[in-house]
Amino acid sequence: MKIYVLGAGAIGSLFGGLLAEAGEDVILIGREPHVGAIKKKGLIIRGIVDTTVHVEAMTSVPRDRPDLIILSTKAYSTEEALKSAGEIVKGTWVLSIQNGIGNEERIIKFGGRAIGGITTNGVVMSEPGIIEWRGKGVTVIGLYPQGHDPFVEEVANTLERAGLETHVTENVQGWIWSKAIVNSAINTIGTILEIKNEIIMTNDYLLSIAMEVVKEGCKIALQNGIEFEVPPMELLFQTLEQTKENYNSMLQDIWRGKQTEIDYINGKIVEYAKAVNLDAPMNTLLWALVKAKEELKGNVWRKRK
Ligand SMILES: NC(=O)C1=CN([C@@H]2O[C@H](COP(=O)(O)OP(=O)(O)OC[C@H]3O[C@@H](n4cnc5c(N)ncnc54)[C@H](OP(=O)(O)O)[C@@H]3O)[C@@H](O)[C@H]2O)C=CC1
Ligand SMILES: CC(C)(CO)C(=O)C(=O)O
Repeated sequence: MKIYVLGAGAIGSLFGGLLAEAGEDVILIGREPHVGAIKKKGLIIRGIVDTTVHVEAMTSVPRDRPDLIILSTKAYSTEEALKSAGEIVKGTWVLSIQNGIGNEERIIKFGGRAIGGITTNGVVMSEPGIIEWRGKGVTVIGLYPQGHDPFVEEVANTLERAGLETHVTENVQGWIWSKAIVNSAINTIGTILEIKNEIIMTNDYLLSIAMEVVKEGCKIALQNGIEFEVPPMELLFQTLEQTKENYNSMLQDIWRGKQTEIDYINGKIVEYAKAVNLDAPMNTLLWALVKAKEELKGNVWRKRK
């Protein structure tokens, strides 16, 4: 299968690298100096596997049409990335493995055939050209927003052959919302307090806040016609248990002085609440606190003793 990975950072390079190693015709599309390092020495994957993959990498999107585009930018870069791909998106299958709500709508807006996805794999880029696959998770994909298509099965089988455990669902929208609701609680609380996920599970005040945030998100989703395959509350406890040692990705973005995906997680939940005349006080507050933290960029005077 001819595959372009659009936004080959941490997670995109893992997917693209493993697919290339399994014999698929892959091009990673990313930024310098990562692309240059891959061209020079290959893509080095460490952790769950230890391998060097010689895979094509470039900084702009080729003009010939692939069978599949895997979209793996941060959610705030989706629009610009799809724009940069231009005409080749039209009529082409595009699989999003991003977090947040709204990526698939934008694929459809640009004329792509959207496959939604969520993945619980954990990857970081330690240096240009080197990624660390720290958590072996699962990926769930499906025709967006619902339904079935034989091509989605083919993509899932291709990912499986590459060593990425993948399941197909007929309700991918439900999965995307479940994950976003869980992230709306864990990522914000973890970011505001700068704590590991474990503390949210073991501190009664924080756990009860997290549960209220999840309840608020569920109510908004249900009013918007979203049906869950896995109830977000169940996913909250499962995720906290499985990612105890993690500092969540939003907090890591703040520590690196980068933009976060808050507008596409809590921000979208607030937007969907407004659409059905509901209030979202907890999501609104958490959204604003993270926005403030983003703006301050850690530049806060701490009181000295
Ligand atoms: N890392 C992980 O373990 C997981 C990540 N996710 C989700 O996957 C998505 C990607 O995360 P992650 O891989 O960590 O993020 P990264 O920032 O590591 O990767 C995204 C890459 O895409 C690049 N990019 C953005 N726009 C373009 C463009 N137009 N053309 C080429 N490259 C572009 C970015 O460059 P620049 O920085 O210059 O914008 C960056 O290098 C997020 O939504 C995240 O929440 C989901 C599950 C696990
Ligand atoms: C599951 C969790 C909360 C793991 O930390 C995550 O998805 C993230 O950090 O963005």
